[in-house]
Amino acid sequence: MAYVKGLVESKTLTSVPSKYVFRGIDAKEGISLEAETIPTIDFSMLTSGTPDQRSKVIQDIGYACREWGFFMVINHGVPETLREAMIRGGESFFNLPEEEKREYEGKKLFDPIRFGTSFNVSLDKTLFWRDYLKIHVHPSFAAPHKPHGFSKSVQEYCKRTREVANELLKGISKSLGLEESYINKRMDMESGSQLLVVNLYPPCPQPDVVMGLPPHSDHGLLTILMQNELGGLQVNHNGKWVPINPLPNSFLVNTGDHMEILTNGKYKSIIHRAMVNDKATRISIATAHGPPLDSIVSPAPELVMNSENQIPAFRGIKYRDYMELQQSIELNGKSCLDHVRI
Ligand SMILES: O=C(O)CCC(=O)C(=O)O
Ligand SMILES: [Fe+2]
Repeated sequence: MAYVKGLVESKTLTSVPSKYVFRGIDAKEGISLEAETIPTIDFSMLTSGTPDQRSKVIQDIGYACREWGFFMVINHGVPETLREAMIRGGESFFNLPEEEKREYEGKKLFDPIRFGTSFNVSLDKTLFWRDYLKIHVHPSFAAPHKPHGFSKSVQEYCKRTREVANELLKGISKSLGLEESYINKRMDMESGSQLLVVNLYPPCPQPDVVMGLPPHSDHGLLTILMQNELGGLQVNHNGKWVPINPLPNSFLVNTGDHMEILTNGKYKSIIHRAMVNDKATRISIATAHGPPLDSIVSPAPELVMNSENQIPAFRGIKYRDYMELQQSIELNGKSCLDHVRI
């Protein structure tokens, strides 16, 4: 398997190999020209605000989930040093000799640690300009033993982001008119699955003809994302691509397909894509938070009851099977979710 990083470093590339070229897509088309900004959520108001501040931020979360499915979280309490250690550690992992990384060249979706490129090389018609490291970090923890110290950072980072996700899920439950612990209990988040994804997007000589990641939605309930100093993420909002420029030290959070299933479509997953640049390597780190892999998720009865026609919009599906389904079809918008739509 050829990796993008190896390709970029093997010779002076002036153009992109044809298998990476997205035909018929103009990366500059459909970009929002309005100065739109995603909502910002002050996390500290959720955990230590006055009752008034807390109800205000719960309203903000409701608005962000309803209108965007994507928001920026500030004052989350995860130390900047830990975030930097993750970016540095991720970068050092990709800088390991090829044969050391190939130890993790995974074949199967649920291998604890998987190093790869594109999304599903055997299926992707056009390859994506990204290499990845994916690690299942919860409920069982795994991490590569190299680079030195990375495993410790991964463990701490994943614990902290899990705490942030669980607090946000409390706020989301409240914003839906449910009891604060509703989603955490129903989804058994204490044993929930957490997947860490480190994305590496090397510089590209023709950034406008490739995709780092094509338009897609994430499979879990929530994804928490951070990046190095380079932008590239775009969110589809009302049919336009909105480029995202996060504040320093903030997290980006988006609702995934399982949030859409659970809330019976009240909060929808959001389509986003990652673009690349010709200057430097972009790194992003995502943690996907979902229920235990063997739990079957279907729309919450309370939310079906208060929906317009009181009919479940999705059939129940095991989270594990959903992830397998996403891996077995082309990564393309919300096509996976369409398979479970009633
Ligand atoms: O690199 C990014 O900003 C987006 C990554 C992403 O969408 C993903 O890992 O699912
Ligand atoms: Fe994503």
